[in-house]
Amino acid sequence: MKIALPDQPFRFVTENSAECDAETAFVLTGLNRRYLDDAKARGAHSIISPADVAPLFGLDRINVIGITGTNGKTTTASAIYSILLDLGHKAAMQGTRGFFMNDTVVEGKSLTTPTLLETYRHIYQAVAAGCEYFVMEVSSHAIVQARAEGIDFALKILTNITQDHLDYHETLEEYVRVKNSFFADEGKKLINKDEAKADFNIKNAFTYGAENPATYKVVAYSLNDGISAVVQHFGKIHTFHSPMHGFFNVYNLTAAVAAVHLVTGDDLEAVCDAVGGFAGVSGRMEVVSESPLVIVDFAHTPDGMAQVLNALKEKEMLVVFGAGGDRDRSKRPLMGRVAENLAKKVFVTSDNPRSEDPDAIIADILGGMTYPEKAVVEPNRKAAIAMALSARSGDEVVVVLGKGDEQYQIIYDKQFPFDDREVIRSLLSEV
Ligand SMILES: CC(=O)N[C@H]1[C@@H](OP(=O)(O)OP(=O)(O)OC[C@H]2O[C@@H](n3ccc(=O)[nH]c3=O)[C@H](O)[C@@H]2O)O[C@H](CO)[C@@H](O)[C@@H]1O[C@H](C)C(=O)N[C@@H](C)C(=O)N[C@H](CCC(=O)O)C(=O)O
Ligand SMILES: Nc1ncnc2c1ncn2[C@@H]1O[C@H](COP(=O)(O)OP(=O)(O)OP(=O)(O)O)[C@@H](O)[C@H]1O
Ligand SMILES: N[C@H](CCC[C@H](N)C(=O)O)C(=O)O
Ligand SMILES: [Mg+2]
Repeated sequence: MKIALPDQPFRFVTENSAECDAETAFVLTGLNRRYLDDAKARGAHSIISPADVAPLFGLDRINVIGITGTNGKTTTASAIYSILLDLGHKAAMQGTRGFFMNDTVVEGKSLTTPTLLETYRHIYQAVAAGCEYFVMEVSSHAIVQARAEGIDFALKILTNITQDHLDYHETLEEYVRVKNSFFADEGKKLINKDEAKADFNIKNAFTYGAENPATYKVVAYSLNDGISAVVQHFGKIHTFHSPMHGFFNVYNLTAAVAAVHLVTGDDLEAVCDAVGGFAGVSGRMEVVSESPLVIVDFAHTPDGMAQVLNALKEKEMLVVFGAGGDRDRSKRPLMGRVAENLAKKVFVTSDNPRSEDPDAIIADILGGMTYPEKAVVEPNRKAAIAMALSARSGDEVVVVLGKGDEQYQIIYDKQFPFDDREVIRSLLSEV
């Protein structure tokens, strides 16, 4: 993508050598270095670095908050964005669900962290719209591929490190190393102190947590009727309330409170008061039907599934889930085991099979179960959801995991309209 920039010796910048010409400068990144000769051969106006172009996009005129971690990035980013807007700040947010500015959707879903120049372009738009803050999710792929190069973060946040994406990073050790490498510099950072795998530069480090001593420490909480949490900060006590559910959201919300407090310097009491206005993210712990109780959640990792199912463990659960194709194979048996251990009945189905055989993905999931014969196997996701809904009785809850607010099912390279929430609503209306 060529981006026009006014008042420069060149007219455009690009990160793709194929787009280079006499009026287009090539921004040399960690990812496109191998195309440098191609850019020169095509007569690129000049070769420039991300640091050279960052000020041209206004990166030095906005506070960028970057969030990484296996789970909770979108939720924490959305909570920060919501609290900032509630407190009267102008803010933008970029992540798995798209690009948002001052409460409007500017662009829909793309990558969790887009390419370097796409992020720069979003920041440029945010600066032009008068935003003081730009909240962005930083995936592990983005860290390896330096998609956030040249950004001087006002704050970096670590939610947690469990297992995902080993198809890309190959070993858990490497994945953990990549996540932690984001926190090796001396910049301001906010770390989940209860994450034992966190390893960070202690300079300018702030922490949050519920179990270990932390700068923002949850000293008491209640999960009855939403979340209430008491946070201790330098000896003072502050309380927030939220309509959200699940202990894991105590972490996401505490991180958001601490982050907003750290970047704005606003009164912590006012920050806590603004938490209640955040209702949560579409497709995460979303109650699709109250009676019967049916919940949709985006859990697509072993830990995500454990967190969600533990949050609902007062109830007997019928759990419908699969695992994405062309993604970490080694998480599949672990997901099978989590479901088997926590659910009353498990329905194993397809998620986004992509180029893989759905039966083979299901076999990987069943491979982690002690009693695979007890699971219901139905590769057709709609049929599996229907089976769970008709098998449900009494107070049991149906929990449909993995796709959250996704609106498509990806089979090979085609996207077929599929929204778990709509499927559930239509099945319930047929009864
Ligand atoms: C595995 C992976 O992450 N691949 C990403 C990677 O692809 P690649 O290395 O094959 O790219 P490439 O075509 O060689 O291009 C690399 C660079 O060289 C440049 N180029 C390319 C060709 C050329 O002739 N000249 C040239 O200069 C390109 O403009 C680009 O800047 O770089 C591309 C450009 O930045 C990404 O679009 C692509 O993401 C693919 C589409 C993808 O599906 N990525 C997923 C797995 C991903 O990134 N997911 C994460 C995590 C999700 C989460 O857990 O939330 C995400 O952030 O979304
Ligand atoms: N703090 C947390 N710890 C563990 N699991 C969590 C946490 N927050 C959310 N989850 C689980 O992970 C799922 C995804 O949450 P969210 O979208 O916020 O994460 P994410 O890190 O942005 O994921 P992705 O990398 O896929 O974009 C939720 O639906 C929930 O099941
Ligand atoms: N950001 C995650 C989302 C996974 C969602 C799940 N439905 C799947 O397709 O595996 C990924 O791309 O790995
Ligand atoms: Mg996300």
